[in-house]
Order: sequence, then structure tokens, then C-alpha cells
Amino acid sequence: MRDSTDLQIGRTRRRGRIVEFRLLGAVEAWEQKLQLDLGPRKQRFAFAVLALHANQLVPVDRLVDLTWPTQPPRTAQHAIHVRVSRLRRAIADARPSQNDADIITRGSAYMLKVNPLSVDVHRFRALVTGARQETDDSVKVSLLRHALSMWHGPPLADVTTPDAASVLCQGLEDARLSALEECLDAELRLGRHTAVVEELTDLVAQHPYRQRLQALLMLALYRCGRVTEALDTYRATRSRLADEQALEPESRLSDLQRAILRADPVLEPPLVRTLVRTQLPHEIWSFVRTDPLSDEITVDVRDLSKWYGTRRVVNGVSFTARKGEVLGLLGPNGAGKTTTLRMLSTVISPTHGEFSVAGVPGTRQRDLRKLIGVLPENAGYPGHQTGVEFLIYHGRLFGLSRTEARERAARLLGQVGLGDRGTARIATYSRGMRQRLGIARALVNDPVVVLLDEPTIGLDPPGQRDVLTLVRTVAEARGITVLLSTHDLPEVERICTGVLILERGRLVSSQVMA
Ligand SMILES: Nc1ncnc2c1ncn2[C@@H]1O[C@H](COP(=O)(O)OP(=O)(O)OP(=O)(O)O)[C@@H](O)[C@H]1O
Repeated sequence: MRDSTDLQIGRTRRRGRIVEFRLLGAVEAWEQKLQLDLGPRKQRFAFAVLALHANQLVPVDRLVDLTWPTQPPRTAQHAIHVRVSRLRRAIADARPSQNDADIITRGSAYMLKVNPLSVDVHRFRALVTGARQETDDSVKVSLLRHALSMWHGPPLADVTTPDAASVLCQGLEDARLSALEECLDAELRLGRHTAVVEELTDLVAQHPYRQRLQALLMLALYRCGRVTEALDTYRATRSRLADEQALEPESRLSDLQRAILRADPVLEPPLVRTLVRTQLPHEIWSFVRTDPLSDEITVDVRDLSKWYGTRRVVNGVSFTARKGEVLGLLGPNGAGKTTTLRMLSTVISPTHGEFSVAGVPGTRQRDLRKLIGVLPENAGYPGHQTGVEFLIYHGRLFGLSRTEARERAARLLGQVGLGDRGTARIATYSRGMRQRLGIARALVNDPVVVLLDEPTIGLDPPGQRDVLTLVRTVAEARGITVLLSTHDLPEVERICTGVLILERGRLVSSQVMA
């Protein structure tokens, strides 16, 4: 059974005096508020090594290796003996009793004999072990917070070298982070997501490769209603792992991402799991610009819903868009952006509701397709064709003559900045060039409305800027209404005249951009 008295006191008592040895930060000895002198830096380093291995024999050679990792001087062993004997005197001076803490010699090894709980490292470990045995989360949290409060900086901060720290302190730092993760996990189980979300954000910034921290942050953000940020955290981690370590996220992260996308009830805090989650207002918003570019409404969507089996993935969405508008459709993965665009582009039919484009109702699919240009989410391109051939082919599909199709292909390639690459095979195009070609294809039928599903996905920042500028120019110059889906608010701010925010299939907000 855990000795709670030792854990609480965690110090060495003799004749009314209490001494604590600290290694979690600067190496120090304290008698209540009085700091005791353990000698100069190298002497304190020797003490720290012995205290880390309290009540265990530490060979002199080990002390030599830790002190001089590359080339120890010939006098190394002697120097260690001198330091240890001075240390022994310092401890004896500081201590009222020879029996309390002492350095003993056994052959060519030393041992610090001490109550291990008088050394903060060992007290920390004991508290963490105690916390792990606790089933009550609030007790667990207070034990772990107490253990963590003993850290005043990196272990052995003022005495160690980077080489020695990597040998002696790496495990300790891991132990601290694990304790912190366990503590934050328990706090989330207690429903304290609002209180810990900032701490988690800072920790994730400091330790971007600790996936448990990322998972805790995602969960805290989700429970704070910050679904987009929770999913952005996952995306950022996934790309960092792929780019820098060629790794996939652990299943704990990908499972959590999927659970967030499903809005799985298991993610609710236990205390509120049985309560109904506060819903954002279920108003049906109508998108109306305050300073319309034109009064002409080109897209009119009313109460649009899509069910897949028993799941309603788009839920009563209504909005209107005017000629020349660029509307950003923003929302986390699974919010229903693609499904909405697919209904508007007639790829799938709505389960409920209606829409029209330039007055043509969604039920007249053939007529509608002539008015719409589409850049799908995962547009595929035939690598063996040239850009010109590709656009001619699509122009012909829309009934253009060969000559018309050829002229339009040349014009569009010029407009999207591919004029000099039109005769090159698409296989030789960069990702950004393919996206621009995709936009050209979306314009080949001279549409009234263009639907772009994540047009900048996978592009680097200059590529994104290029494509967005192109979209805005197309909308302004040709009076085309553009609906584009994205996860990226800055992207929306840059070019959109308005934004529609979807969450779990519902339109929860609509705003006119400044
Ligand atoms: N054919 C389908 N059958 C069943 N469910 C589907 C189908 N297509 C989409 N869904 C579900 O509908 C929901 C909305 O998906 P949608 O692709 O519209 O989201 P999204 O907002 O575009 O997400 P992302 O940002 O990841 O592209 C998701 O939960 C998805 O799993």
C-alpha cells in the first residue's frame, strides 16, 4: 500500500530539520527556506548523478564517462574522488545527523544513501505511480498536478552538458510529458475541456510529434465546439508526419478524426453524455449581399437535404447567390460541402428541397448542365493528352464545333496562364498547372455558375494565390457566380464576397465579407 505520509512529506526529517534535494531544475539542497551549499558546478553534477541513482552503487568509471564523454584527462578518477569527498563533507556540514544522508564507498563505486523521497525526482515518480493507481479522476489530477509542480526547469539544468543530459535526463523528460498527458486526459474525463484547451495548444506547439497530446487537443477543441480547429490539428499533424518522417498518424489519431467526422456521441464528456448537446440555431439562412454586384440571382437553393440511408448529411440548406458573387463554402471534413456541390452539379439528386440556376430548376438536369462548370474534388486528367486536346474534347462534349472548340481551348488556356504549355502533355504539368487546366475545363461551356470543390488543395502558397486570383478574375470579368468549397478561412477572406459555414450538414452561418 502507498505510504501517503511519505508522499505528502517527501523529505528527510532529523531533529526537527527537513532537507530536500532538487534535481528537477537547478541542482540544489534546501532546508525549509534556507538553501544549502552543495559546492561548485562539477561537484553538484557528481551529486546529481548519485542522487538520480539514490541507494545504488555508481562506479567511478561511470562518473568519469558522464563528466568527460569523449576524452577524460589522465587525472579523471582522482578528480572524481576529490569531488565526492568534498561533497561528502558538504552534506555532512549541511546535515545534523551522519545517519540521514551520506555518500559511502564500495570498492571503486559510490552510493548516496538517502531517503529517496527526499529527492524530488524519486518523489515525482512515487506520486505518478500513486496517481496511476487512483480510480478517482479528481484525486488522480491533484496528485499529478502536485508531481508536476516540482519541476522548476529541465532536469539538472545548471550542471549538465548536452551529452550527459541526453543520457541522464531524456527518460525523465518523457516521464514528465507522460504524467502531463495522463493529467490532461483525466481533466478531459472530468469535463474540463475549456480549462485545458489553451495549455494543450501550447504543449502541442512545443511537442509537435507527441500524438497523444495532439489527440487530447483535438478532443478538447471538439468539445469546445471548435470542430474546424480540431480537424485542422489532425491535418497539420498528418502532413507534418508525412513530410518530415514519412509516417502515418497513429490509429488513435485517425480513429479520433473519424469519430469527430461522425460526431460520435462517445466523444462527449462523460458527465454531459446523457444531456442533449446544445445545438447551434437551426435557422435557415438566406444569403443576401448588402451591396450586391448585381440584383440578378443566379443560384437559388431552398431547404436542400441529402440522406444516405439513415444519415442526413446535408440538412435543410438554403441560400441565394447573385451574378458575379464568389461564395466560399467553409466547414470541417464531412460537413457536407462536397455533397452540396454534387447536388448542385446534378451528379446526385437531393432527397428533399429544390434549387435553380439562372431560373432553370434542378429537375431539368440536361438544361442545367449547360449552365454549370465544375471542378470536382479529385479531378482526374489524362496524362497522355495535351492541354489543348483535353479542352477541345470537353468543348465537343458540350456541342461545340471542332473550330469553336479549338478557338475556345486556345482562349481559355491563355486566360488561365497556360498559353505556352497548351501543346505539352498533361503528364508534364505541375499540380498547380493541372488545377488551372481544371478551371479552364470548368469554363469551357461558358457557364453561368462555376462549382469548385477545394480548388487549391495540394498547392503550395504561391500556387494557391495564383488559382484564387484566377477564380476572382473569372468571376469579376465574366460575371460568373462561383461557389467554392474549402477548409481555409484565410483563403475565403482573400477572394470571396461571402461565406457560408456548414457544420454537420447544416448551414450555421452566412456572412458578407468586407
Ligand atoms: N456516397 C455516400 N454514401 C454515404 N455517405 C456519404 C456518401 N458521400 C458522402 N457521404 C457522407 O456525407 C458526409 C458529408 O460528406 P462530404 O463529402 O459532403 O463532406 P465535405 O464537407 O465535403 O468533407 P471534406 O472536407 O472531407 O471533403 C460525410 O459524413 C460522408 O461520409
